[in-house]
Amino acid sequence: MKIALIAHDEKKNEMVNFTIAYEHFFQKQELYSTGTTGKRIMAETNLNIERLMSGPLGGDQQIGAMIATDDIDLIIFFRDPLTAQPHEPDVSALLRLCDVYRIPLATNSATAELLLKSIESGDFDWRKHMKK
Ligand SMILES: O=C(CO)COP(=O)(O)O
Repeated sequence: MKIALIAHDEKKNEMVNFTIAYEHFFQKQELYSTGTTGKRIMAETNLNIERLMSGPLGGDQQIGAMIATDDIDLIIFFRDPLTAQPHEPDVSALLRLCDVYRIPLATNSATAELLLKSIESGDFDWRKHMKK
């Protein structure tokens, strides 16, 4: 599965801890991230991630483009709802594209955990069938 991992600054520690906790799962996936999120995760796990630009410099838009070309299956995006982001339009555009293309999106660790457990039990195979 092609999975994008993104976290705003205040949520980066939580993302790192989440990827450590589920490293066994993420090792089996094809991972993408925005620049700084990926750098942090790779520094603290053994995961291999293809890093795009940093979010405020176009990384969110790059991941949005991957959604449009059917190159992302799932997004885990730990958003910070308490801090204004200079690139809020990019964030909104990314979330919008998830709905346009019906891409599963977790914006917090509780939802992300449920999605991962669901994938592990085979509930997400419908995406593979849709692509056939
Ligand atoms: O800003 C982000 C998402 O909107 C994340 O970008 P970084 O991973 O580069 O910090």
